[in-house]
Parts: sequence; structure tokens; C-alpha cells
Amino acid sequence: DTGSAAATPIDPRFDIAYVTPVTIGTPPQTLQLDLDTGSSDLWVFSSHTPASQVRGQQIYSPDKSTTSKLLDGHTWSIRYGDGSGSRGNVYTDNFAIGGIMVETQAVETAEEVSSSFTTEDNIDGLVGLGFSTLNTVSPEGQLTFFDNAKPKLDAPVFTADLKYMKEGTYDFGFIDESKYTGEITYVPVDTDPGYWTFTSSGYGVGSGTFSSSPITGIADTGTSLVYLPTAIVTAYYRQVEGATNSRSYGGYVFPCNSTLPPFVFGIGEAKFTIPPSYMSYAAVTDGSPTCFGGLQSSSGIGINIWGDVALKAAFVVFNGEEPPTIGWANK
Ligand SMILES: CC(C)C[C@H](NC(=O)C[C@H](O)[C@H](CC1CCCCC1)NC(=O)CC[C@H](O)[C@H](Cc1ccccc1)NC(=O)OC(C)(C)C)C(=O)O
Repeated sequence: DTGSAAATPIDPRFDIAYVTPVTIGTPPQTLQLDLDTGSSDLWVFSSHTPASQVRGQQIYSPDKSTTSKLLDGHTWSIRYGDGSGSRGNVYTDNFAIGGIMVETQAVETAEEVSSSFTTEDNIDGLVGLGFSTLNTVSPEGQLTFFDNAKPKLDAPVFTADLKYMKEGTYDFGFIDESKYTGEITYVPVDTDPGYWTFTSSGYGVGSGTFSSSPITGIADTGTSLVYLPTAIVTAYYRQVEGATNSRSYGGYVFPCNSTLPPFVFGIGEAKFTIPPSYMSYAAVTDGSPTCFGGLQSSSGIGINIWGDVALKAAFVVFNGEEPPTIGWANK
């Protein structure tokens, strides 16, 4: 099998997250989920989520599906890097993305969600596309959609073609040559503890010299920005007039009318350029003349994260063969 599905920005002002339509159950219930390579739980707003915590999200009702089955005695509870979280029970049911159907997918139904999920009415849940070792279901961890779908895919891969302020695509089971230019550069993936962890070959600021130094981090479709070591981040903002590391805004900000250099990163011998428009992420509040940078320091996180600001600049292949690799191509 092969399949494709849209990745649509949830906010027209800036690319904070992307959602993809999925169907669950019989008859199919359609929800808009955030495909997240930085985690491995598939969870949804549901008929079990208290009404006070639901604000416009689509919900999955297992009782309305003839193919749903409670996974008795199983629960899940997750806390994300941004402090948000959710917990609940587990069903298995039919689950499809882009026409790829998995009959007994573990679908984690929310009994509780944190306030930032309640207020984010464009996200009905997540599809974790990290490695199944990160799945939080207890007492037995469950497989991700990709792990369940892999045997029926023409090739054990999925690709991300995320775009700047417009609809992109996730493809499953095939590599669409029309979506990239030149060659795909593949590098090894360390699957411990369960992220798509790889090592970039270095970085450059604007037309400055390229610094060849290994940067190990995760490819994370569920993180909006790029988080790298402080030395790299300060080297970048040194080139931005009026940039400061703002405690109140929680990161590097600068006047929106400042000229920003592009940010270059290496994958093997290949080079990828994040354009200035992506590096000026958004005004700190609507209409403010102060903008928040798309590159921030990872010093408070503990790992480097290549989030959407970087992924948007490339066509990325998440290759699930043994051993897994990750491929990057220009587009
Ligand atoms: C539980 C573990 C097994 C896995 C877990 N994984 C992660 O935390 C990374 C993972 O990719 C999670 C997945 C996201 C959780 C929150 C909802 C959206 C998905 N990423 C995260 O936790 C990182 C959070 C994102 O970067 C947010 C996302 C967001 C979306 C919509 C509205 C507001 C905020 N953006 C965000 O804060 O953007 C700003 C800075 C511009 C405001 C971990 O490492 O702890």
C-alpha cells in the first residue's frame, strides 16, 4: 500500500503545528490529528473527555463504532516538553491515514487533557510517529500507526513535506520524486531512547563560513522551532541588529524589521538553508514590532531539536528499515 495525507498549519499567522485528517472506527469518524515524530502515543479527544475540557475539538466515540474494543486494564499518561499532558484509557479500532488502514490500532482515549490542549481547538489529538519504545500505555506498551502499517506498505518509510504557511503532505510507503530536487542524503538514526535522533554535520550563519561540527538532535514534526546549543544560537543572533535574549518572552527576540541572515545546516556533505522568513518566526503578540526567533537555545531542554522551522526547509524521509535512517533532500 501507499498513501498520502495533507499536513495543514493550524494557524494562518504562523506555523505552530500541522494537522492531518484521519479516520477511526466503523462507520469512520474523522479527526484532525498532529502527526508527531517526537512522541509515540496515538491519543484523541473522546466521548470520555469531560465536556468542560472540550472546546470545539472533534471527538472519537468508541461506543459509536462497531469495531472498537476496550483494551481492558490499560491506561496511558503523557507529559510533553511544553508542559502539556493528557491521560486516559485505550481501545483498539480501525484507523486510517491517507487510505492506509490498520485494523487493530491502539487508540488512546483522553479522560483528561491539560488546559493548553483544551484551548487548542484545532488539534483533536496526536499520532505519535516516534519509536514504539516511547509509548506510555501500561501495563503493555502499544505499537505506533507506522509500526502497525509497515508490513503492508510498499516500502517501510514515511516522508514529511511540511511547508511555510501552507499545506504540505505526509506520504506513507513511497518516496515521491516530484517532491524534492537533487539527491536524498541518508544518515544513521539512534533509536535510543525512541526519537528519530541523528547527527548534523555542522552549521553556517548567512554567507559566513560553515562550521563543520557534529550536532546530535531529534527530527521532531511536533515541535515548532529549532533548538540548538547556545554557542550556535548566539553566533546567529550576533548577526541580527537589535536581537536580545528576552527573559520575559523566553527566548531571542528582535525588531521585526531587522534583516535576518539565513541559517545553514549540514547533513553529511549536503547543505540545507532555512530562509530568513522562517527564522523570523512570529510577532511576540499580534501587531507587535518585536519578533520571536525560529532558532532558540536548547540549553534548558537537554536535547537539540530540529523542529518544523528546519523540517519545512527540506523533504525528509523517515526510513523504518533495519537499521532505521533519516534522509534529507532539498526541494
Ligand atoms: C512523552 C515522551 C515519550 C515524548 C515527549 N515528546 C515531546 O515532548 C516532543 C513532542 O514533539 C511534543 C508534541 C507537541 C505537544 C503539545 C501539542 C502539540 C504537539 N512537542 C513539544 O512538546 C514541543 C511543543 C511545541 O514546540 C509547541 C506546540 C504547540 C502546538 C500548538 C499550540 C501550542 C504549542 N509549540 C510552541 O511552543 O511554539 C512556540 C514556542 C512558538 C510557542 C518528551 O520528549 O517528553
